[in-house]
Amino acid sequence: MRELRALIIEDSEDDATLLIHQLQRTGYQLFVKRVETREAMLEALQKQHWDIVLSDYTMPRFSTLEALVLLHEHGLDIPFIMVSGTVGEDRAVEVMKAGAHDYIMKNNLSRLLPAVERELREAESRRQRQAADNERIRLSSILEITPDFVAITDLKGRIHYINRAGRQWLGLDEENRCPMTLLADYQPSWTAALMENSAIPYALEEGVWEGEMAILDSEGLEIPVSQVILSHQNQQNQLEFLSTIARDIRERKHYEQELQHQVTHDALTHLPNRILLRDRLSRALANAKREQHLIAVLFLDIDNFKQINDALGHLAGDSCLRMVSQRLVQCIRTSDTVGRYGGDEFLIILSNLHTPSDVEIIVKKIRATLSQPFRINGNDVFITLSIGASLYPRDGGDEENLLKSSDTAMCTAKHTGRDQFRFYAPKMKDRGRELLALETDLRRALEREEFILHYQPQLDLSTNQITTVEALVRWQHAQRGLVSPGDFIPLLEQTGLIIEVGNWILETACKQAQAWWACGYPLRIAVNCSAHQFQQYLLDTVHQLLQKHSLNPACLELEVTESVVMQDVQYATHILEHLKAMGVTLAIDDFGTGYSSLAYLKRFPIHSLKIDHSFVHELSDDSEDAAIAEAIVLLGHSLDLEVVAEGVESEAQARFFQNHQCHRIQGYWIGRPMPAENLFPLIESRNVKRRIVN
Ligand SMILES: Nc1nc2c(ncn2[C@@H]2O[C@H](COP(=O)(O)O[C@H]3[C@@H](O)[C@H](n4cnc5c(=O)[nH]c(N)nc54)O[C@@H]3COP(=O)(O)O)[C@@H](O)[C@H]2O)c(=O)[nH]1
Repeated sequence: MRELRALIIEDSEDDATLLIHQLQRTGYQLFVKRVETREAMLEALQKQHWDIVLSDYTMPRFSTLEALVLLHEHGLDIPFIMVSGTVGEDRAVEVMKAGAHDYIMKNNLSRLLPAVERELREAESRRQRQAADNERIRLSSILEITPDFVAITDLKGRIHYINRAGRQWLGLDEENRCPMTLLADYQPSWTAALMENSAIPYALEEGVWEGEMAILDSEGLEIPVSQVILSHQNQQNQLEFLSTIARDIRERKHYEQELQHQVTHDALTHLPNRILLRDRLSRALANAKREQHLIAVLFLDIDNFKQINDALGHLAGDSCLRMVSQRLVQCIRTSDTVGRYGGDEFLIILSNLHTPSDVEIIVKKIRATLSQPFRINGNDVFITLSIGASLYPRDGGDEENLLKSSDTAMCTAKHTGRDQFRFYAPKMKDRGRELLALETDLRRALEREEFILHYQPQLDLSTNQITTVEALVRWQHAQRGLVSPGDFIPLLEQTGLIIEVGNWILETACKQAQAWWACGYPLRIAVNCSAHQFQQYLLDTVHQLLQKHSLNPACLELEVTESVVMQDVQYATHILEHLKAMGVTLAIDDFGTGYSSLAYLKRFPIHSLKIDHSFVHELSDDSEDAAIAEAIVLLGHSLDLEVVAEGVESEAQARFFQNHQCHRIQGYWIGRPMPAENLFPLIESRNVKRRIVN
C-alpha cells in the first residue's frame, strides 16, 4: 500500500477529521499530523518529509500565507492545497500566487481526492524534472572541466555544443561557444576526409567509432588525438547528432616516436641501426626493382679503431665514432642512408645510381672528408676507412647477398692494407674463406712454435762493416711452407694477436743479440714494433726483456713506422722519451710514406730514419725518387739523425747512398733476410763479399 504523509494546518479538530476521512478513501496508508502554529509546522517539517500540505486559510495563530512563506524559506516543494470555508476569489488568487497549488472549499470536499492525486503526480514529475536538471548540470560541469575535447554536432557537422577544453583548443571565446561553425574547419584535410568517408558513416551505422585523428589548434597546428564519435537519435529514432570526444595524445605520440627511434637508431651516433638499415635496404631494393635502378651498399670499417680506444680511452673512441658518423652524413644525399652497423662499422645505401662509377665519386668524397684530422681530447687523430661495395643487381638480388658481398669486399680491402676501397668480385669469396682459415691457423702458430726469425744485415757505409741486423719474422706453416709476413702481419694486427707474437719476436731477438754478444759480435738488432705493441705495455715489456737477457739497451733498435708515431704525437713523444732514457735506439721506419711534420720530427727523441724502399727501387731512372732520397739523407744530417736506406738491390743504388753520405744500407745487395746461422759467415769475415767499386 502506498504511503501518504499529510500535514494538516487546521485549528478545528473537526474540520481536520473531515479531511482525514476524505483522505482515507484514497487507499493510501495515511500518516497525518495536524498543526495550527508556525512553530508546530516548523517542527513537523524538520522532523520528517511530507507528501502534501492541506491548509485552512486563516486560523487564530497562523495562516495559509505564513505557511507558504515557511515552505518557501526552507526551499521545500511540497504540494500545497488550501482547504477553506469562506474565501473570496481575490484571496484565492493571492494564495495561488504565493505558491499554493490548488484551493478547495470545505463544503465541496469531493474535489479533495482528485486534487491530491493530481498534485502528487505533478510533484513527482517536478521532482523528476528537477533530478534530470541536476543531473544535466552535473554532467555539463564535468564536461566543462574535462581536459578532453567534447563537441556535439548535427549531421551537417555544425557545432552545437563545445566544452571549455574544446573552446580553448579551437580558440573560441565563451560567448561564441556554439558558433554553429563546422567542426571540419578545425581539422586537417586528411582528418576531414577520414571523418567523411569512414568515421561518420561507421558511427551512424554502428553507433560508435574510435580511432586516431588530428584537430587544428587556434594557430593551425595539428594536435594528434585519440577520438570517439557517438551518434545520437532523437525521440523519433532518427539520427540527429554526433558527439565527438577527443583526447590530446601528443605526449604519447612523442614517447612512441622516441621508442621507435630507440629501436631503430644507434644510441651513440643517432644513425639508423642494423634494423632500420635492413628495412631501408629492402625498400631501396623494391624501388630499384620497380624503377630498374642501380643500388650500392658500402661497408665501411675504421682502420685500427682499437688503437684509438686503447690509446685514448673508450670515451675518446665514442666521440671519434660520433665525428666519423657526422662526416659520413655530409657525404651523401638525404635520399640515401648512412647507418652504424655495429662497433666501428658503418653502412651506406646509395640508391638511384646510374653507373658503378657514381660509387667511386662518393667514396672519393668520403675519403676527402675523412682525411682532415679529428680533434679528440686535444689530439689530432688521423682516421682511414676500409671500404667495400656491392651493387644491385650485379652482386646480389636481396639484402642478405648484398650485405654479405659488401662485407667480403670490405674485408678484402682491409687485408690489402689500410685506407683501401674495393668493389665486390666473385673471387673474393674464396679469398675470404682462405683468410678465415689462415686466422685459425695463426691462433695456433705460437703454441706450435711455427714462428721463426730471419735476420737481414745492414752495412755501415763509413766502416764497410755489418753493425746492425733487422729481425724479420717468418711463419713456418706445416702445409703452406714459409709464409711471408706481408700475408699474416695485417691479420695478426686485426685479431690483436700481434701483441703476443710481437712480444715473442722481441724476446727471441733480444736472446739472439745477447748470444751474439756472448760470442764477441757486438751487433745491434733492429726489431719492428707494430702499432698495437706501441700502444700497449711497450715500456714494461722492453724493460723486462732487457733485464731478463742482460742485454745492453744500446744493442736494441726499435723500428716504428711514421704513421704510428704521427697518430698521437703526445703519446708517441712520451713513449719514445722513456725508451731513449732506457738507452734503446729508435728508428722511424718507412720514412717518406706518411705525413710526418718536421716540427714533430725534431721533437721526437729518435736515432735514425729508414728511407722507404719505394724511393730506392726506381732510384737510378727516376729523378724524383732520387731527389726525395737525397732530401731525406740531408734532412737526417741536419737533424743529426742517422739515415738507413732499405731495399738496396744494386751496386748503383749502394753507390748513390754512399755518395750522399747515407750512414747505413740494407737490402738484397748486402744480403736477404736469413736464419741466424747463415749470418755467421758474413759477420765472421767482417767483409762484405760485394764491395762498392769507387
Ligand atoms: N711488426 C712486425 N712486422 C714485421 C716483422 N717482420 C716483418 N715485418 C713486416 O712485414 C712486412 C714484410 O716483411 P718482409 O717480407 O720480411 O720484407 C722485409 C724485407 O725482406 C724486405 N726487403 C729487404 N731488402 C729488400 C730488397 O732489397 N728488396 C725488396 N724487394 N725487399 C727487401 O723489406 C721488408 C723490411 O721492411 P721494413 O720492416 O720496413 O724494414 C714489412 O712491412 C715488415 O716491416 C716483425 O717481426 N714485426
